[in-house]
Amino acid sequence: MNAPWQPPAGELPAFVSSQPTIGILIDRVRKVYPARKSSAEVVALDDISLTVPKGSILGVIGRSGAGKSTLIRLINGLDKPSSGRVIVNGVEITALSERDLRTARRSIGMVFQHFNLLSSRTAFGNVALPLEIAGTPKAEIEKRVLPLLDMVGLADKRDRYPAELSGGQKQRVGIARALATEPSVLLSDEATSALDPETTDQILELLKQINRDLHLTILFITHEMAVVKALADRVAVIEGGRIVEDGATFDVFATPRHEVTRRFVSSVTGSGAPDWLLEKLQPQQPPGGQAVLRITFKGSDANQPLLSRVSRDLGVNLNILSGQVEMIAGHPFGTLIVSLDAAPEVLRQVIAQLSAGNNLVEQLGYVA
Ligand SMILES: Nc1ncnc2c1ncn2[C@@H]1O[C@H](COP(=O)(O)OP(=O)(O)OP(=O)(O)O)[C@@H](O)[C@H]1O
Repeated sequence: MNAPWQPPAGELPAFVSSQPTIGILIDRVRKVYPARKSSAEVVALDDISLTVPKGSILGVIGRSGAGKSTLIRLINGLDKPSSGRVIVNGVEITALSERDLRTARRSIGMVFQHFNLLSSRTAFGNVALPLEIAGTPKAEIEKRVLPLLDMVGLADKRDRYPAELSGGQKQRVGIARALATEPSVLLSDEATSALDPETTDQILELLKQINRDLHLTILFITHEMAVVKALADRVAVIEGGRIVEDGATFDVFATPRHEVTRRFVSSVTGSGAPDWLLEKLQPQQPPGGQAVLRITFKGSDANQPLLSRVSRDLGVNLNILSGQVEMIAGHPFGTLIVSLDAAPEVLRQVIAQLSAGNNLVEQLGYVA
């Protein structure tokens, strides 16, 4: 996959504002919260640059306090950066007056973790609210809201109040409301964090369908790599207010470079060694000990019978200790941890053969 277009270093040229292929451009954004009496200043975002191509889905993942919510608030104009610019579909959000911001926000839909529905309004009333605020005529509101409720699978719940809906149904109302003003960009703030795993999958599927059908640009923030895996075309990892790694989702999963990314990735791919193995691992070979290797298969190689070939060619027994194969961004991705008893020279040959193609082989240590 090609790298997304990046603005050249230095001053942002005027043509950027009219780049037709960019949904969201975050250009060297910094956000500093000033010191208070009892607390020092906080650099919440430190020189962040990101590009989200139109119609694509970017996942921003980070631990608590990394700066995710701050980033979302700067994109929808609820807060201003200390420096840098945010451009959404050619409009420089960071340069707008309050009045113009209110209009610009209609092109930016927001989905929240806790749904933020009005309890006194029905599903219909909640979805209609942004249109009422925008002054849309009543007949037009009805014409827009009903297809949206239909799209999110809630046509039969139009007269239900939030208290009568499940968490997943409330989030569906939240998504329909976010789409009411026909935005070109959707921002999602931990949209599935309050939902159970099955409902999470359904909501992620709905967001994917909306992205496909409406060609909507989506930027979501999360602290869960499973959500990134299911939804994102590209991922940016944020830590301490900085983007420490970004790239196509498969590439970041297959070759995580930063320690924080590795931890996120191993939480969902099983590429981390199981606890029982970590407890037994030793850096030096004990008498009669076996070497432990982790093999990461990427792309089509994940399906090849590589282990039996190596075992046959080099006359070694490979014991599988843990592993799994799954699909990430449409590509097979597998991790296997094996142990083997082999002389150093044979071990070198095993590693060389297993590393053929696009595989990554790491020696984790030894077990007795
Ligand atoms: N209004 C504020 N005033 C001062 N500091 C703030 C303010 N809002 C956020 N911060 C600080 O900025 C940093 C980033 O916070 P932010 O809420 O963006 O993180 P986050 O990644 O969204 O975390 P979480 O996942 O816990 O919501 C934190 O150190 C936080 O304490």
